[in-house]
Amino acid sequence: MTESTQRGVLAPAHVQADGRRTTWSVDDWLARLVADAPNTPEIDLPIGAAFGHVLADDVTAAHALPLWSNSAMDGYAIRAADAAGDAATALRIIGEVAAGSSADPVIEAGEAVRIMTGAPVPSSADAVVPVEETSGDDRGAGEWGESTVRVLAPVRIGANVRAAGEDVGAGAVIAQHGWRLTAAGVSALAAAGIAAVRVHRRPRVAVVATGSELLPPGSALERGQIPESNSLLIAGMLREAGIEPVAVRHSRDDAAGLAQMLAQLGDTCDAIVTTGGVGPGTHDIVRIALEPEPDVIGVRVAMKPGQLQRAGRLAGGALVFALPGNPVSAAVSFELFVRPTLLAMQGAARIHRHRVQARAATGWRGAAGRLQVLPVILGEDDGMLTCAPAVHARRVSHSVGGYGASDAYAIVEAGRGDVAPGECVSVIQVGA
Ligand SMILES: Nc1nc2c(c(=O)[nH]1)N[C@H]1C(S)=C(S)[C@@H](COP(=O)(O)OP(=O)(O)OC[C@H]3O[C@@H](n4cnc5c(N)ncnc54)[C@H](O)[C@@H]3O)O[C@H]1N2
Ligand code: MOO
Repeated sequence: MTESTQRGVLAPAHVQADGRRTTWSVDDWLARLVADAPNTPEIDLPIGAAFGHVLADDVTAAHALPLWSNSAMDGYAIRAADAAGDAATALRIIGEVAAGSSADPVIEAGEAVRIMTGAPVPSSADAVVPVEETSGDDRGAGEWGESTVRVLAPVRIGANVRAAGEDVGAGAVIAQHGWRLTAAGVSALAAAGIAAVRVHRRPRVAVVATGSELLPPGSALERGQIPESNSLLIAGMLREAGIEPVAVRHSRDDAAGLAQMLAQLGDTCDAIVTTGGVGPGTHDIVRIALEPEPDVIGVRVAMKPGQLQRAGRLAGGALVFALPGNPVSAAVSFELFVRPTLLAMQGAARIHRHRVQARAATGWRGAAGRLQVLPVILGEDDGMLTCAPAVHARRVSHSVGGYGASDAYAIVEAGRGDVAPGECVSVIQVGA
């Protein structure tokens, strides 16, 4: 299949007159991946299971928040007119309303009702005075056994009363389709009376680390062998993106075996993320296994690290993201391409993290002509966010050890050149 017949975005600038591909920009490669990625199906979930999912529909509040006007303080519900003057006013206690009580005692002039935080304010009261701003009768304040109470200072109408609907009105749109439900989000929906929501199913994603040199962590290693760490990296990054991987595999350098593994995983997965084996080498079996796939293409992207990218749809329908094997290249590729695409598949309105400015604590060499994505460690200096390289800027792709301390990436636009100490750069925070 030629590129022009493939689905998705393909800017003509990427195809030379002889049909060969030139280097892709990060934005164009991501746009192509997103355009090729189908949405996951919509499902209904109880609100208790919806955390981390992306809403498929707008959600309107089933009732107002607060539901009814209620007290912001432990104290006394009164008629403000009874405590308008300067002199301490003595009011007769006629009852008590606690949170959960449905009582609505009628308060006449000169009367008060003991009330607790969150309890409905009696309809006949228009203010609450906190217990600290009163003195009780001879049974003593603080014991709540008093029969009269003195209000020590004037009280205005509405004081310490949370009005019905002042937070959210009944029927108001409280969450929009495309929002990924956070802890705050699910709690807001539950509070607004929502029992279930329509969301996009999370993508089913498998992880395959490739390479015959790789042994399980902790194995005795012979020369040439190293611990396999990318599967932990990618599985962890999936979890950080709210997706529990459905399978985590390792493939030795056997292209036919890998092709079979991909086909099998593709039967039950929406996407497969592989690492390693995309280079031009004789053992680069991911490239070899994917070569017969007409809808999977390999490109060079103008970024550092992670310039070798290969992705598309397997004949069986599943997406494959074949990331480079160098650990930091794989991580950066996941962050820039896989995570946003998986979010787009769930209908997420925002697929990019926010970029903020940080001051470079030390300078570093830029990546000529390529977008530099440098693992950094965030800090703070005099209230200003700072960042320091976690790895040597010219030795990024393999430096998995230093990368482990990073919690953000500095994003340095192609053409900016070196970053001097004290200059501001864009960073995306990825760690907690
Ligand atoms: N002739 C060329 N050689 C290379 C090129 C190139 O353009 N021409 N590109 C370089 C770049 S850039 C990258 S990135 C890598 C891409 O390599 P592969 O995807 O084929 O990765 P591997 O060779 O399989 O591995 C690279 C490196 O990473 C280690 N690795 C791989 N998987 C794991 C894992 N699961 N856990 C830990 N470490 C892993 C592997 O042992 C290698 O050291 O190609 C360059 N070469
Ligand atoms: O461009 Mo490769 O993905 O860095 O090491």
